[in-house]
Amino acid sequence: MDAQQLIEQSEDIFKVLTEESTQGISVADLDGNYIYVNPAFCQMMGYSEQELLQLTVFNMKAPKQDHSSFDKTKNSKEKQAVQVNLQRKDGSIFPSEVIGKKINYKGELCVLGTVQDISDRIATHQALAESEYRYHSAMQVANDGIWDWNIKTGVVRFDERYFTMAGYEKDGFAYTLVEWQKRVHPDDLHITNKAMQQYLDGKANSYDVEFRFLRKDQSYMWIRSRGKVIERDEDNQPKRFIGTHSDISVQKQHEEKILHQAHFDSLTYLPNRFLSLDRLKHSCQEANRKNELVALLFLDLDDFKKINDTLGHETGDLLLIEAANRLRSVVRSVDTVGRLGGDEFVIILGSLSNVEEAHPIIENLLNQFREMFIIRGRELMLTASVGVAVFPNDASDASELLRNADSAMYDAKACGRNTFSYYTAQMNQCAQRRLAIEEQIHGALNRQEFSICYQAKTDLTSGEIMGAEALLRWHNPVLGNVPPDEFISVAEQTGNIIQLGQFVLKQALSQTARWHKQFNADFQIAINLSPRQFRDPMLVNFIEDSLKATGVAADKLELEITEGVLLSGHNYVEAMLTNITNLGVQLAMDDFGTGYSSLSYLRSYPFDVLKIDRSFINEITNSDKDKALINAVVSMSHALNLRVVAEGIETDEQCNYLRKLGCDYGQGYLFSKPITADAMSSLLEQSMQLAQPKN
Ligand SMILES: Nc1nc2c(ncn2[C@@H]2O[C@@H]3COP(=O)(O)O[C@H]4[C@@H](O)[C@H](n5cnc6c(=O)[nH]c(N)nc65)O[C@@H]4COP(=O)(O)O[C@H]3[C@H]2O)c(=O)[nH]1
Repeated sequence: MDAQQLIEQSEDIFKVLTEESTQGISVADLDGNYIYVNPAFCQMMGYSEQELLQLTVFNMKAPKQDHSSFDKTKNSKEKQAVQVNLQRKDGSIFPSEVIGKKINYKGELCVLGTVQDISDRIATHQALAESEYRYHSAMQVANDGIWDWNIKTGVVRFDERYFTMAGYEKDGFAYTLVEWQKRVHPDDLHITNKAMQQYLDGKANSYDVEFRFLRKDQSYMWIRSRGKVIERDEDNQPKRFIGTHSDISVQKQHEEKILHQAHFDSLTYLPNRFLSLDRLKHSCQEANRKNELVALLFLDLDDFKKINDTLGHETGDLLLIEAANRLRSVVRSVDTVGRLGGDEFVIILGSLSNVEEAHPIIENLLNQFREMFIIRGRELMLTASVGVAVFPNDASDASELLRNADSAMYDAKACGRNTFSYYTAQMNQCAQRRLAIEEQIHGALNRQEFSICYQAKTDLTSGEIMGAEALLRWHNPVLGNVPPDEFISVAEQTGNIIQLGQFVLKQALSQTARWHKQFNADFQIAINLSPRQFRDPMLVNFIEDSLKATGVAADKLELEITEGVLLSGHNYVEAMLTNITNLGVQLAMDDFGTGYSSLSYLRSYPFDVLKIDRSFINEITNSDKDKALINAVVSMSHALNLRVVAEGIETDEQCNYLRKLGCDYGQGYLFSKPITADAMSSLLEQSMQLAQPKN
């Protein structure tokens, strides 16, 4: 093959290769005039081959582009690569990478150019740069610090943010894992290391852990650390581990606050019912394991409700806070004092080897309540009743233990308050009976299980029956005869007392109307009113309507109330008492001597009668103290224009003493027990016959 043939052949090869190439290829003479362009270049620039062959490489460049590269290429043996913006025929501009090389083309020195549209590459770079920028901005805004740990070298790099968030300066900060670990709170280090190891070992899908981290000022901040292995070695072992530290202290504070609110009482800061019972459960489980005992003390403040009602809720709250502080001060550090709600507290004494160990703590506890409470400069006496039940002796689990300690507390209250009672199985029976009463009282009135008894009231001077007290009786097929001392408090609690009270009033007034016609028009009927009935806005209307319906004169009705009604201090009580007396109905203060026995009540409210409680009458002939007291009460009552009734007279001796003292009326087994209406009718008949002059 001669030289010409060789040239032609190489031209053919060049043409075939360039025609098929997807890259733009051109050949220009040393002045820049195109002498060859391939189809890809034509397409790239938007010109036809003929058009391009009329143009120069300089015509392809976008305005303001550097033209020196062409000269550099033609003067150099090396290929030259430049990035330059080219302009298509339609005026649009695109970035390109042009590689120029001086070549021999068809016997002449020319410049071969390969052109590549790099719009996509540039766009990708830009997107990457933008995303990095966004990432860094986000990190800064998010307050996150970045760490980058080379597991192989052990070096950890931290970004600027990492230092500032914990108050450190970059200098003097050791860039190792060990140094980082020194700053993790000792209590959190184990879980942090474990989370990291599990992730690196492939046992966990992600590394995400929260821990406390030491700030430069020695306080701890809460950190959430998340990370990802981004590089592995040939053995697929983690090589580079990067992640972020986020400051979650504020979030943690909120979480802790919410958690605290869910577990602690907001007034006294003691564990609430939920947490107390949870701790009790754990104490019982531990006692089971260790063969130990747990004593549960159920404490209820005596008469707290009265104090709350009389002195206001704010004083009540301060009193509860002070009571809680006193309770805290007597227990051991391992014990729990919790508030179940209202004025009920529990004290969990765990790890006891015998019951006696609880005794000094209980004594101490009650002693705390023997000292006056000083609230807003006012001295208040507050006592407590404590029920004690022991696990596992008295109960097989925490909830039974709580129930039994509660029953024991009721017993302590019944024993005169300010004392404690250990749980006995019998108490459980009492609690069960109370439950049964609650169950049975529902609907009992409709089932006609209630009736009324009457106990005569005698004029101590004339010996005549001047009236009677109506006393409610309940016979239930399941429970038998239930005494009022048992069911009245339940009826008060359940609200049944409203209907029961109306029943007594109606029945007793109808019966009185009959006795008025039959025997004595002056006969007076006394009826008990419970505190709860005063909350019934219809009470006064009901009394008025019942008097009208039966025709009984208002002054023949006497309503007996206890101090409990007055202690609440509510305005509506005073208004109601005034309305009742405005009807002409008589008011009696019942059970005088058992509660506060406040004389001021007798002056402030429109009472007509005072009833001395039978507990004083019992001892009247033996105790000089009781004698002196009754003496004073009778004189004082007369001075206040009140008539006096002595309750529970059982002996002639008591009766004679009271008569001599000038006590007006008497009531008690000596004269008559509470009896049915029919029996009362017979008694009245007898009494009338006795009073009639014998012929
Ligand atoms: N040991 C002894 N006891 C005597 C003697 N004389 C009377 N009693 C008892 O003393 C209680 C007097 O009634 P209370 O102080 O009003 O005390 C009453 C009253 O507070 C309440 N109660 C009874 N009936 C009603 C009622 O209809 N409504 C309301 N709200 N309470 C009632 O239940 C309490 C107890 O009533 P009862 O069991 O009927 O008990 C009665 C009566 O049976 C005596 O000489 N010796």
